[in-house]
Amino acid sequence: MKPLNIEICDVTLRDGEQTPGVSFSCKEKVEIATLLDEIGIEMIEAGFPAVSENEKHCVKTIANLGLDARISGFCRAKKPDIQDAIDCGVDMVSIFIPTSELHVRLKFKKPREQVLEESLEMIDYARDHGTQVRFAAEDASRTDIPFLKKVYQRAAERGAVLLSYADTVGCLIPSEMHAVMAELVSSVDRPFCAHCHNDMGCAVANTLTAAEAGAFQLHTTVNGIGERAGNTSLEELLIILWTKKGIDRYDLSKLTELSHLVEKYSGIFLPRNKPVTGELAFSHESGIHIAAILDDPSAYEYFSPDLVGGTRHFILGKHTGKKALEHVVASLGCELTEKQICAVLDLVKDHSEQKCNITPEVLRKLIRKVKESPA
Ligand SMILES: CC(=O)SCCNC(=O)CCNC(=O)[C@H](O)C(C)(C)COP(=O)(O)OP(=O)(O)OC[C@H]1O[C@@H](n2cnc3c(N)ncnc32)[C@H](O)[C@@H]1OP(=O)(O)O
Ligand SMILES: O=C(O)CCC(=O)C(=O)O
Repeated sequence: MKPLNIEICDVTLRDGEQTPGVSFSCKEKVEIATLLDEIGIEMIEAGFPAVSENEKHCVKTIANLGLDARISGFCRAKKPDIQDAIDCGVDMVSIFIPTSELHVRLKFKKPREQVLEESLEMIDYARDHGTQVRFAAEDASRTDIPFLKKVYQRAAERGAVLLSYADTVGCLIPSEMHAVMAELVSSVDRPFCAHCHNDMGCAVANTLTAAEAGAFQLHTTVNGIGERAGNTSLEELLIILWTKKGIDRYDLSKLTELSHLVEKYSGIFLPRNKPVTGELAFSHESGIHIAAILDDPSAYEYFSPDLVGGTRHFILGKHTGKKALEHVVASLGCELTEKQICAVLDLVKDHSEQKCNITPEVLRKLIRKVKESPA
């Protein structure tokens, strides 16, 4: 398979922050941007400057951090929005327009052609002020292809350096994404961005497929936060790029720290079994699994927790086996006979079946009980 030519644009600080109820402080945005930069993310969408004075201040602060990542500001196709972003000193403005009949009808009381013409003038405006332009088609996935091609062709002619295809309502499945992205990439000579939402749970798969079809810039958010069901999860996409595509230039060891930071600052709690960074991502209870993992973790872990800065946990419960229990008991510094191990194991299973968590304290109590009982 052809190696992928891609870069990541993380939009946690813009689309991620559009998650209902989420608002990052400037300090929080700076911390998140700094970690994204340390991981090696090539572009960071720092915010939507026209939202508020505070937002402008945050975007400007991030643009002035001197990060390696290019910084972009999100804008409607309106001069004041673009001027706000330019005033922040961003490397690039991301100008978006809706392109589907539905969106244009709802938002503008004029024909699509006219909306497009007026928006193209905004590309000139930004470029005249020395700023690069990423031109985004909102609701592209529900836009008829002939009009969409015209939008991208015209934006490319006017000097947009990146063209964004947004699956705004997450309505695509991977085969559809592949077909449309391949067609766009072969008809317009400019790098494409894939911006996917997760309404049907396909955001990561669609983004990967878009890359396989030739998209260059892949949009992500940390923990997949974002409007409604969110966006493409950064940590899930990066692990796929590492394991399947040989892309090893990102520092994945910081992913768990970043994920937990965004969890804390967003207040959007991770599902315990969230891939890559969830509490259970490297937790094992089944006796058969742990018995094998003690010899070689790759038996039940496709990638190591060390790779992503995570930790392996052995959980005791109903499904525990003798080898797992012996290992945990030894790690507590206790020594038990074979008979005592079997007795503790029975108690562990019994307690777990009564929905009691086997914490180290509980385990110590069970061990004491067995040791004190007459042989
Ligand atoms: C798919 C996406 O994620 S798009 C980004 C969505 N993000 C957000 O909306 C979050 C930030 N938004 C905000 O803070 C506010 O909505 C603001 C500051 C942008 C605008 O606020 P207001 O001026 O009060 O406008 P309001 O939100 O009520 O309506 C949106 C206006 O933007 C216009 N608009 C929407 N998209 C675009 C666009 N791409 N280009 C130009 N104008 C647009 C609408 O037509 C409407 O215009 P109108 O006020 O003349 O009717
Ligand atoms: O394509 C983009 O850059 C973003 C547009 C967007 O946020 C969306 O349509 O969901």
